[in-house]
Amino acid sequence: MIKVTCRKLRKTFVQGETQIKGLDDVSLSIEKGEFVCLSGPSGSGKTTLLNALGGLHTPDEGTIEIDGDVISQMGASELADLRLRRIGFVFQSYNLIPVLSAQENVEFVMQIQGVDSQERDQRAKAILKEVGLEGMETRLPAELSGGQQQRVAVARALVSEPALILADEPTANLDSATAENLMQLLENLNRKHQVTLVLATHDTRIMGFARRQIRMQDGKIISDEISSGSQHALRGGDPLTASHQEQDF
Ligand SMILES: Nc1ncnc2c1ncn2[C@@H]1O[C@H](COP(=O)(O)OP(=O)(O)OP(=O)(O)O)[C@@H](O)[C@H]1O
Repeated sequence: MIKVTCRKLRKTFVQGETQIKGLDDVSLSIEKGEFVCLSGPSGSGKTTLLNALGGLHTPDEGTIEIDGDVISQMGASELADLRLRRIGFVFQSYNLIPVLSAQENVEFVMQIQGVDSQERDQRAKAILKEVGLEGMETRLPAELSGGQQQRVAVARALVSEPALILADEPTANLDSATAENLMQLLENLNRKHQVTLVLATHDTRIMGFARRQIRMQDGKIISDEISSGSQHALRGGDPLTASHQEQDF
């Protein structure tokens, strides 16, 4: 579980003579265990915000706190450790390593974390089964469809039990049934394990899964609402203590 607080974030991109406001005075607090959807037109700043939250880009101004730690004050290795152990990224482009099989891609992060090979094997197989890729463990990314590659990327993001998942258009290349399965998987992680989830999307099929809707435009937050009838987060519950073998992903 992770709480995220942003204060007065600004990020300006310079393109020749033009200055583009990627983030324009964005302040936001996301409580532990919330499920937040970021929406808004193309170019409104969703990816820029997700990248800033994950410490991938540094804003020009403002601060981001992850559980009270200001990430701009973290050293490179502390930040890398935060990303490795506590944040799961799911990007539009899958960023899979082309020479590694589906299972090896999923195991890669655990290998860096020092998880022993037997446990890596068990956990990778279990999560690949969960995302519907049982039997495809040995295939290379090029031997999988776009949707299947996306599921490998999701499995990789989830396997190390992150406390915060940042997802950028996670269903962009998925058919409806697969998108629905993926959202149920994420929703389950959020409800049962209180994983904080921030998801950017244009996909109206999946916006309803989130209990908080934040709309962006021109780098600003223009609305921030809790969905009606929501079972909004912050409903106590056990932290992420169970091992993967015990988890019902
Ligand atoms: N590296 C960059 N250099 C220049 N401009 C950039 C860069 N990254 C983003 N921008 C600009 O910043 C603005 C916000 O971009 P961002 O990718 O955050 O939008 P988005 O809401 O995620 O869009 P989409 O829904 O199309 O993914 C856009 O106008 C974009 O062109």
